[in-house]
Amino acid sequence: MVLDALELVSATVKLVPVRSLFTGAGDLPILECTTAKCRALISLQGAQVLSFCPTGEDDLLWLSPLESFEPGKAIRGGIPLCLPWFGVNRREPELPKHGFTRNQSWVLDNIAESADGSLEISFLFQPSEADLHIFPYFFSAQLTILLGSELTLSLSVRNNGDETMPLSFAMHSYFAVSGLSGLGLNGVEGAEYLDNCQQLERFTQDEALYFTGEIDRVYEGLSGQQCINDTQRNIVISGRGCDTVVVWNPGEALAKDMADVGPHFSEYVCVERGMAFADELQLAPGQQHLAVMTVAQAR
Ligand SMILES: O=P(O)(O)OC[C@H]1O[C@H](O)[C@H](O)[C@@H](O)[C@@H]1O
Repeated sequence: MVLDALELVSATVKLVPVRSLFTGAGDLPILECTTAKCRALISLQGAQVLSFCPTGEDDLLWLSPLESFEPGKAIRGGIPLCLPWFGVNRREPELPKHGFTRNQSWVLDNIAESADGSLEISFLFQPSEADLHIFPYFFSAQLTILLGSELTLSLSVRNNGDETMPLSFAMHSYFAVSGLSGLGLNGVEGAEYLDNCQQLERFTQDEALYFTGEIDRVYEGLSGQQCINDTQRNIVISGRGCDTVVVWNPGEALAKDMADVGPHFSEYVCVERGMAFADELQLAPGQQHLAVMTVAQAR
């Protein structure tokens, strides 16, 4: 689909250079979507939602104010997709962290408006020759982004090859918060987790999670619903086909060494949904996996 600007019944979608939105930014193309229900920004690189504001509300997502938006570099914030593996590749640790689709352009496939004024935008990705060189599996991915008063991401991945394909992934959401002090995450109580700050040692989460320093925890097979309890609002994350929950904030000390985070570490928490570690999938030839995640504001 080739697009500069699209006027729908009650929505407008424009393709704009990112530098027209953020000063000092590079040259990536961004979709600016305005509907009666929300305003959203989506980068074609990575099919990455960068911003989602339900009408009259603050952004649910955090985007680094230090982000440079250079083509080929992962964008810090919004909802990057980690695909076709999450984190360090467990078979070949020297491969790029979080796979290779977040740094590449996806194809804008379709834009449609529903009768209720929601906007549905879909993107496609297929690996290049260079991608197949490091991950020799013919697959295709489709991401459909539903912009209503809530935000829903539907990610489907299909194995088009004739060999079983290992697949892990995450929808790596950065949620905007008013601060970390007293901020709680519910929906993880009683679950076991792998602590990525302690060589993936296994512990049990006795109560709600609080952000008292560096946090990097993997909850396998959890699914359900998580809720970030901020002072003025709650953010609710739910999904299906994305049973692994990863919770991450680098904390002050680690953030100092991250050029695109630095002093801004306390403005966000990542609550990611995907299938990773024990939830990693083995897609048979012709098999497809669908993951759906919804994020919504509640008071
Ligand atoms: O810096 P990135 O490659 O985007 O990764 C950012 C973070 O992603 C996930 O949350 C991992 O669990 C963390 O260990 C990692 O630091």
